[in-house]
Amino acid sequence: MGDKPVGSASVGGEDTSQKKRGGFLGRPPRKESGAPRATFKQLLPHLLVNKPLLAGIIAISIFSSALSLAQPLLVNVLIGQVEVGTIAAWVVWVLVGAVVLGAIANGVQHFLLQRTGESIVLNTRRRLVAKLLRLPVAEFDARRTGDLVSRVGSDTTMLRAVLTQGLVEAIGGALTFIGAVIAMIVLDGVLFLITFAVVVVALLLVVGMSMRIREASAAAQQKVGDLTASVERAISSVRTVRAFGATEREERLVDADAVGAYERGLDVARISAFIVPVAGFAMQGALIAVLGVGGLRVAAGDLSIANLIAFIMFLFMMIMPLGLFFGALTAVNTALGALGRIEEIIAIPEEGSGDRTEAPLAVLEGPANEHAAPDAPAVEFDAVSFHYPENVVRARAARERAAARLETIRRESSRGGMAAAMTGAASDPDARLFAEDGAQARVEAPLVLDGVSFALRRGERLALVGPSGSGKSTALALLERFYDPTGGSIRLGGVDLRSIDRQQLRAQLGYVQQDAPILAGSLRENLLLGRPDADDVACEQVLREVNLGDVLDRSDDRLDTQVGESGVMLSGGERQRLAIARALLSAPPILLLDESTSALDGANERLMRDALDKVSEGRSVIVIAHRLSTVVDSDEIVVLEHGQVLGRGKHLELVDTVPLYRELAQHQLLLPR
Ligand SMILES: Nc1ncnc2c1ncn2[C@@H]1O[C@H](COP(=O)(O)OP(=O)(O)OP(=O)(O)O)[C@@H](O)[C@H]1O
Repeated sequence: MGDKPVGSASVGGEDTSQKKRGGFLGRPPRKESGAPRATFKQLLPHLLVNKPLLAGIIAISIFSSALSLAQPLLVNVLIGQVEVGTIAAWVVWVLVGAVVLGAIANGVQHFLLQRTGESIVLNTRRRLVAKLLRLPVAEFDARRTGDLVSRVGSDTTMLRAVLTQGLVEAIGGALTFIGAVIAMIVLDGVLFLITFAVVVVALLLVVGMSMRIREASAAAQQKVGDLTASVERAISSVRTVRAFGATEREERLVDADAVGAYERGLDVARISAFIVPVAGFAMQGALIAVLGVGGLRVAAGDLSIANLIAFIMFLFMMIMPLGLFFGALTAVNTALGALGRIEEIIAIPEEGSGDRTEAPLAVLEGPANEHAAPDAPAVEFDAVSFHYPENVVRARAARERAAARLETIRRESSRGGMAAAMTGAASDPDARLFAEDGAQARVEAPLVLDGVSFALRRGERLALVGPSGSGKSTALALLERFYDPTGGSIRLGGVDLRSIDRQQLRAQLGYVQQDAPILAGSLRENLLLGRPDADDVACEQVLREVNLGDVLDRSDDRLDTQVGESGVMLSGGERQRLAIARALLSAPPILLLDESTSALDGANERLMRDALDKVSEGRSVIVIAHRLSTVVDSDEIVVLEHGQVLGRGKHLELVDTVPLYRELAQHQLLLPR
């Protein structure tokens, strides 16, 4: 069936028509409360994902409505025949046939609706995941992972409810409603007017209330996002949480979010609790009116009993679709709240879609464009300045405030004031672990790199050193084009990064992040992430290159040796060398290595140095070094502080000329004090 992603055309790049239409198809309008909303027009393409099937379902629905409408007429005929004492068998058989066929049609329709609903969820999930995985890195820095996960997992399921909880049945029901109204007018116009007045009053009340459901359910979904984010955070740092004895505190923080989701869910329940009795009241009120007035009219001889019974059956048929309509209204409003959160992500331009390339894209073949500019350095930073975008800085600041708050809670609770501390955490907005939507205050985005210049010549090794926060990792992030410089330029093989296709650029770079993630699974699975088609010989060779031959020989499983969740079965040094091996397997001409900050023991440190020497052969390498011992013999060392270059040169030159470097060297026992 039609599993084609809805609107997939816009997934591949920025859809300018969306921008022009702004509030409607562009970034959905955002309420003050922070919960985004979608419009029905945005919902429609999701529902129409498989038009032929939907048309079939509607046809079945209309068919079963016609069957229902026929039933009172047949009953009317039957009563007429009973009154004169001659019952024709065909009337009974047709009536039974209509009831049985109606039941079968209902079953088929139910299954098809569920199936269509599931495929809507599938399509939306595909579209959302395709978008999520292509968002700029800045979006991940500014958002909570758990909240993004909940948009894929939970918000998408809300779209299914629109179909399965009444929209299509309401369309079929509309036919029943109109047919019943006409039949009732024909049977007794006076009785109809009385009944209709009761129903219209109830209808107006319900429509008014259901508008509020949209807002309430968007807020509820937002809370579910908060909850998922908290759970994700607690689970991903479970070791730290255990080590600090913080399980109960984390549990309470998650619980505060769970209670928030519960309370918003109750808001929705309160509104629907009003709608349900109103619908019941419409039914009962109309029935009482019909019985009272109808009884009088039968007594007066203005209405036959057969017609009164048929009228009452039609009354039920008129009101039943209203129930479906109310259900559909609630489901649509709930879905619009969820869709707003989905469309908020879909509307974000993908990484690279905002690029303006003045020069034609450079073709990089072989090691960093060696044919195009053989004399150009492999990498060149030219007066590069950079500050993080404001929303990223704000998110980071919120995270830091939350961390500080958690620390306070930890301290207070260890002094016995846990209850008081936790109450404060739940009610203080700062305790939101990552207030992406709430905190809109302006923040300063300081310069993280300020006029940084250096060059890595081909085949050489350059080290970036400097105190924590001096901007070393940021420099590598710019080289990977996770962000672009706000001033100056970076060149690869003489070509400005902004005129290189991102995929091509990244294929030239092997990037080993600080504390690079190791996946649960085998050595082989981890290595193949770098190059899926690598054979066992290549895998083993690259492991030996980074001095992991021991790990390989340790067990008969060899490449199938399991490394445990996040590589816990390996030492810190082994984990980092495995990450380097993974990067090397794709044979990148340039290796970027953000050395782990965690201390390595002497043996591991020596293995790391050897590995670095081996992998540097025939490669251009930039190493961020936290331990000078690993980089003293680099071709060039660049010393950074507060985003500025304090000095560049070889180890001994820097010891003489840069006091900060001398201090670092003394501190790390490379020099006598
Ligand atoms: N994603 C981010 N969002 C906002 N600010 C950031 C982000 N990443 C880093 N910073 C800030 O930029 C500055 C430089 O950080 P960076 O991580 O580049 O330093 P570093 O020298 O690599 O530090 P370390 O040695 O501790 O890894 C710091 O002030 C840091 O707070």
